[in-house]
Amino acid sequence: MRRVIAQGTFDILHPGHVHYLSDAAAMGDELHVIVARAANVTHKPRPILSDQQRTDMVAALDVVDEAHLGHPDDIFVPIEEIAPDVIVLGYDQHHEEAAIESALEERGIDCEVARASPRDPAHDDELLSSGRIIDRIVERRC
Ligand SMILES: Cc1cc2nc3c(=O)[nH]c(=O)nc-3n(C[C@H](O)[C@H](O)[C@H](O)COP(=O)(O)O)c2cc1C
Ligand SMILES: Nc1ncnc2c1ncn2[C@@H]1O[C@H](COP(=O)(O)OP(=O)(O)OP(=O)(O)O)[C@@H](O)[C@H]1O
Repeated sequence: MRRVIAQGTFDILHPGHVHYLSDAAAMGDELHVIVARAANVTHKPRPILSDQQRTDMVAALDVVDEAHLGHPDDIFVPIEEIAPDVIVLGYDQHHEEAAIESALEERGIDCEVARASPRDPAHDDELLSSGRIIDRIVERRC
């Protein structure tokens, strides 16, 4: 049984998220997703949807076995509980594979780090970014 971890904010789901999670699921047998707490999303605007709602929507996807709301201040706590064989980073996530690998090693966690592929738009008007979906809502409804 090869256990996989994927993670992210997942504010307003779109096909790019489904692509990432399907890619991650294909790297093992059981997919666990850690959903970032709003308080820890500091590199972009605060999510629109609550921690609980984002976790529930990710859990509802077929490719996902379990969705976990992330730890408030130590990202290694859920990783230790899940005990994954591989952590799959999103194609554009700012985290560095080597830095995560050495932090895992320091904690005695034996786990690979891989990166998922990107999804390109399948048609002209396919929006593959939560931020761009929100921008369009503001543009069209405000
Ligand atoms: C291996 C790993 C584990 C993570 N675990 C947590 C966690 O337990 N709690 C949390 O709030 N965020 C966690 N994060 C998410 C980060 O805090 C960050 O907000 C997230 O990478 C946002 O990604 P996005 O911009 O792609 O949505 C984790 C990230 C990584 C790479
Ligand atoms: N088009 C895409 N192709 C593949 N993976 C994607 C795509 N869009 C998002 N992801 C992945 O989904 C995960 C969660 O992404 P995130 O919640 O940051 O969504 P986002 O739409 O990229 O957000 P934002 O528009 O606010 O930057 C990340 O690992 C990211 O790499």
